[in-house]
Order: sequence, then structure tokens, then C-alpha cells
Amino acid sequence: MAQLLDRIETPRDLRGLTYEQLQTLAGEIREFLVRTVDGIGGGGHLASNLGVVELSLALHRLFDSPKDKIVWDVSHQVYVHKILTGRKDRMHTIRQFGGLSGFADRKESEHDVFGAGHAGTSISAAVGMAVARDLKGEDFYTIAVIGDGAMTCGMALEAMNHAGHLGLHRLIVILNDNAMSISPNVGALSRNVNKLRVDPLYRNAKREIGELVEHLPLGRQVWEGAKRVKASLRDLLVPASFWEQFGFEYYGPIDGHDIRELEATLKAIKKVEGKPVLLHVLTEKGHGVPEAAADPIKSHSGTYWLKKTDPSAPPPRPTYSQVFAQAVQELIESDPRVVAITAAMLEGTGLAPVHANHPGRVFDVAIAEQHAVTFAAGLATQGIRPIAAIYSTFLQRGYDSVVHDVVVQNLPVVFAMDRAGFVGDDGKTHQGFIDISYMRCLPNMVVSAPKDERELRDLLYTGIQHNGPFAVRYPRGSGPGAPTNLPMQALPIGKGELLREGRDIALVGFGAPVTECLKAANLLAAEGIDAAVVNARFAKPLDEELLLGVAQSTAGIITAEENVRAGGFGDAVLELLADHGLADRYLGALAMPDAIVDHGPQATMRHLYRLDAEGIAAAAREALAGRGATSNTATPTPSLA
Ligand SMILES: Cc1ncc(C[n+]2csc(CCOP(=O)(O)OP(=O)(O)O)c2C)c(N)n1
Ligand SMILES: CC(=O)[C@@H](O)[C@H](O)COP(=O)(O)O
Ligand SMILES: [Mg+2]
Repeated sequence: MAQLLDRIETPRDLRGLTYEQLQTLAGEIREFLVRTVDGIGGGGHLASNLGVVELSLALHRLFDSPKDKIVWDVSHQVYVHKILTGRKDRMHTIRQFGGLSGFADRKESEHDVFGAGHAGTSISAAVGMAVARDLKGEDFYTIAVIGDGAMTCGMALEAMNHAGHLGLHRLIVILNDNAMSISPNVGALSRNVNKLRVDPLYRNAKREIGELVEHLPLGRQVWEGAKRVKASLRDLLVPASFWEQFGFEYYGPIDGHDIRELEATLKAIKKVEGKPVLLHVLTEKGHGVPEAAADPIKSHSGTYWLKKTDPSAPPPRPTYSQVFAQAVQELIESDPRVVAITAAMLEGTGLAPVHANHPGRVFDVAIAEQHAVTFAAGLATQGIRPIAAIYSTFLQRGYDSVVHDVVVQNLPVVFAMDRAGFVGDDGKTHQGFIDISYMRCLPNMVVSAPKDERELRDLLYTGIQHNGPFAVRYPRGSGPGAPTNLPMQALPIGKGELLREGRDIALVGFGAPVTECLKAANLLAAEGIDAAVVNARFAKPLDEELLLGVAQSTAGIITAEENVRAGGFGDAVLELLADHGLADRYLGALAMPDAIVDHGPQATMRHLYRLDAEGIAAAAREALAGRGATSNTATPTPSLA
């Protein structure tokens, strides 16, 4: 059966469709999305995409992409946009190694005018494009589509402030409000705005006014008047003038699943001159797929809810995030000073159940990493011991707060940096490859990484006892399976451990690669090469005695880390050896190259970058043969498409 979707190759193909056909098409797109996400191993951002089907259709009918610039915030919701802009046939490769990115990507299409992955950047980018347009005397619309979660980012509000100050025209911000971040959205702003969603007075009045406008002979002409009535109703419930204070003309809230209403409103907005516009659309995360709408948290990302689990399969090992969360729970329950902080990642960090058990001790501050860190600093000044649980990649957003508020004042904040190293299917915007470098250069900062789950618990405990900033990084996914039921114990700061004696070469791992170093030593032993293995545990301070010792008792050291080489753990070891006149004992750095690394399964990527046992063993052989031993320096990404 020929489907409408089969006929859509470019946005132009949408133009002649009737509203009835558009509704049918929306249904076909939803089916296609579910099939696509179901078919890809690591899952995708299903619920957010289901929520923007009608909005994507309306935008691509009324605006002329790529001349008009549609900037998607976070851009985890661009699947529909990708389908409509010539990538439908490659959607089965999305988030697969060598396939389409799960986010907007300038490399991929001229319709992806701005790449993203982190939240809160769309309005700033759109303002930049609008100003560039005016500087160059060009004429197009710039549209930022931003979720209610992303709108909690400080930088989104900074951009609103600037746009309103400039009085930019043909700049449209679409606030896609589904009342959800990954978890229920957090914040006073969100709470106020969402009174509208639930208030029957407003909803009924809005529907009646809508019907009135439809049925009047001069319906379109009374639009402005009706809008004013709507605005005053709205103002009874929320200070909607909030957006107007930014210098924006405010439209909405409208039903983001009603294509007719969306198009009528967007047509009116296109005529606004002399100031930017904010259009507030109400949508439902997971719309049109009951299982997804019923559990938008689970269906935010991943396919687990789509799959039937095999009851006979052994239970999966706990993830590092789960081990972390269990340890936090124990720390909260045993030490009244301990609190935990997340920036909108209650689920991802594992803290959701701890929050449920201890709502007063676990704080979700919304997508506000910078605030999260300085909030932690403030707590620490008052004797509280905060654990800031922030993915390695997202802590980049809070870096000045780490430096200015925590490090300069030497405050005891524990940074639990989840998703450090290879992040898998999210790819280049989410890789945790620079935190060792950005933390190691800071005075006062301790930088640690566990070799396994038990050590993660012990490092957290150590961090809580330490009187200064303390960072612990750990990877996405599960560890080697060390016990997690032993009491936590303090580890001596700056002390590593020799896991295996060896005469020929020393393999020194930091974090996840330690297990691979041990496996590599076994591979080498079978060939008669006797490799020592060191669990460094700390990149700062280094265990100087241990490292200098193995450097001198073997031909030298190879280091392995899931971080860029520049400024990373290997560089720290090289500096130490050079300071002791032993630079020639530094035999090789297995680390990430100076390159952007795309998405791919962790195991595949570890293999490509020689950070698995085989790669480490090969590097050791090369080093002992007198050749340089390093990771791949290119980014070997095949093309699936
Ligand atoms: C700086 C940053 N912090 C955290 C995240 C993780 N994250 C991705 S999507 C998301 C929720 C976004 O909510 P919203 O913008 O409302 O979009 P929705 O999924 O509801 O459509 C979060 C917290 C991120 N991408 N960037
Ligand atoms: C878009 C985004 O930033 C998050 O949704 C992210 O994809 C979650 O990653 P995890 O699945 O690793 O928590
Ligand atoms: Mg949302």
C-alpha cells in the first residue's frame, strides 16, 4: 500500500497536502519512528520525537528550510526533521556506528543549520544567525525550537535577554512545552507556566474563544482581538508578561498537535515586524503512542520498554550509575552532612530512587550545571558535603563554577563525573574525553577513577572525608563485577596499586582501562612477555613512588586512559618521568587523539582506539620492539549509509 510518507522526499512535498492527509501522514511518521527506534540497538529519543510530529510538519510547510533557519535545541527531537529533509531511507542507521547522528549535524545535511546535543544553545545560535543576516543585508526567518526543559538553562535566558534588547525581527522562539525534561521539569517558571495546562477555567475559555473565531465570518480579523482576550485570561493565571519583559511578542499557548492551529498562528507570527516572537506550544511527550505517553521518562531514550525481557536471562550487572546511587544512599543515611545534586539527570545518574527515598537530600536543579556547581560550593561553605553528580560532558557547562567557586576557595565538593570516556550512541557531543585534562590542571583538585565498582564506592567515601575538591570519573555502563556489598572504606589519596608484578614492561591504567591492562598482560604472558600492571587510581596526585619504581624495574611504562592525550593522565606520568630524568621510560600513550569522535558502541570504539586488551597488548609489543606505541590518531569511521 503506497503510503503518504513514501512520497515525501523534501519539505516541498508537504506543501500540497490537505489537513486530513497531514493527519494521516503524522500517524505514518509515528509508526515509522517506533519501528526505527525499535530497530536500533542502543535506542533513541523516541518520546520527544513523537511529541513534535505536527510541529515539524507545520514548520517545514510554512518555512523554507534551509533558507529559513530552523535551530533545534538539544536536537534529540530532530528525527521527524531528518525524515522530512531527505534522510528517511537512512533512518535505520541512526545512532549506529557509521550511520546518521541522533542529533542535528551540519556535516549531515544543509537543513541541519546548527549542531547540538547539549541543551540551551538554540536561541543564542539563532540570535547569531539573525544578526549575521542583518549584517549581510539578507532576508530569512530564524526559528529556535526549544523545550521547556532546555529553557531552564541559564544561557537560554541570556539569549532571550539579548534578542529582546536587539529587537531582532524574524526571530521566532518556539517553546515546546510538554512539562517534562527527562524527568518532570523542575522550577518555579515551569510550575507557573504549567498552571495553564491544567487550569480548566483557562482551557475551556480558550476552546470557546477558538470556536468563536472559527465560526465568525470575519474570523481571521477578530484574531487579534481574541488574542488579547486570551492574553488577559492567561495573565490571570501566570505572569505571561514574563516573556514580554524580554522584549518578545508572546503568542500562545496553543495545542502543538493541532496542525491547523499551529499553521494559523505561525502565519500570523510571520507578519510580526520589529521584534522577536515567542510562540508557546503545548505538546505531549510520547504523543500518539500510548505506551510512550504513559511513561515518558522511560521512553525518553532507549528501547527497553519496547522489548520484551527474557525472564530466563540472568539479571544484568548493575551499572556504575546504579552502584554510585546505592553508595550515595548509604552515605546520606550514615552521614547527615551528605547531599547529592543533579542537573536534570535524576534517571541517568541513577539518583531517581535515592531522591524518592530522601527528597530533602537529593536536589534536581534543572538543566543548570553552572548553578549546580556553585550551589554545591555554597552548601560546602556551611559544612554540608555535596556530591555533584554531573556527566563528564555536561560538567563542561559548569567549568567556571568549578574553578572560580570551588577550586579557588578550596571547598569540599565531590564531583561524580558519570559517562567519562566512550559514551556510545550519543556520540561526539557527549563523549567524556576531556575531564581528566580540565580537572588535572586545577590547583587543589584531586582527580580519581575506580578500576571497578567496589573502588567507586571507596573513592566516593574517600571524597566525602576529604577537605577540598575531589573528582571521581567513571564510565557509562557496567564494570567488571566487583562486589558492591562491602562497607565503604577510605583509600589513601595519591596511592595506586600494583596489581601484577612484571619485569618487561609496565601497563598503567586509569579507570576502566585497568581491567583491559590486566587482560592484555595475560595475552602477553602467553607469548613470554612479563608485563606489570598498575591501577593508578589517582591522576592527581600521582603515586610517584609506585610509578617511578615500575618505570625503573621494567623497560618502561605504557599508559591507558579514555581521555584525550593532551593534558591527560599519560601526560601527567610523562611529566613525572621527565622531572626525574626518566622520560625515555615513557614508552607509549594509549589515549584519545586530537580529533572529534563520532558515535559507535563502546566496545567497537575501544577496539578502534586500541583501548581494549588487544590494542594494549599490541602497543606493548610495538614498544618493546622499539617502535612508538600510541592509539589511532585518525577517526576511523566507516559509512553505513
Ligand atoms: C547541558 C545539558 N545538560 C543535560 C542534558 C541532558 N538532557 C538531554 S534532553 C534533556 C531534557 C530536555 O527537555 P526538553 O528541552 O523539555 O525536551 P523534551 O525532551 O521534553 O522534548 C536533558 C536534561 C543535555 N543534553 N545538555
Ligand atoms: C539528549 C541527551 O543528552 C540525553 O537524553 C542523553 O542522550 C542521555 O544519555 P544516557 O542514556 O547516557 O543517560
Ligand atoms: Mg520538555
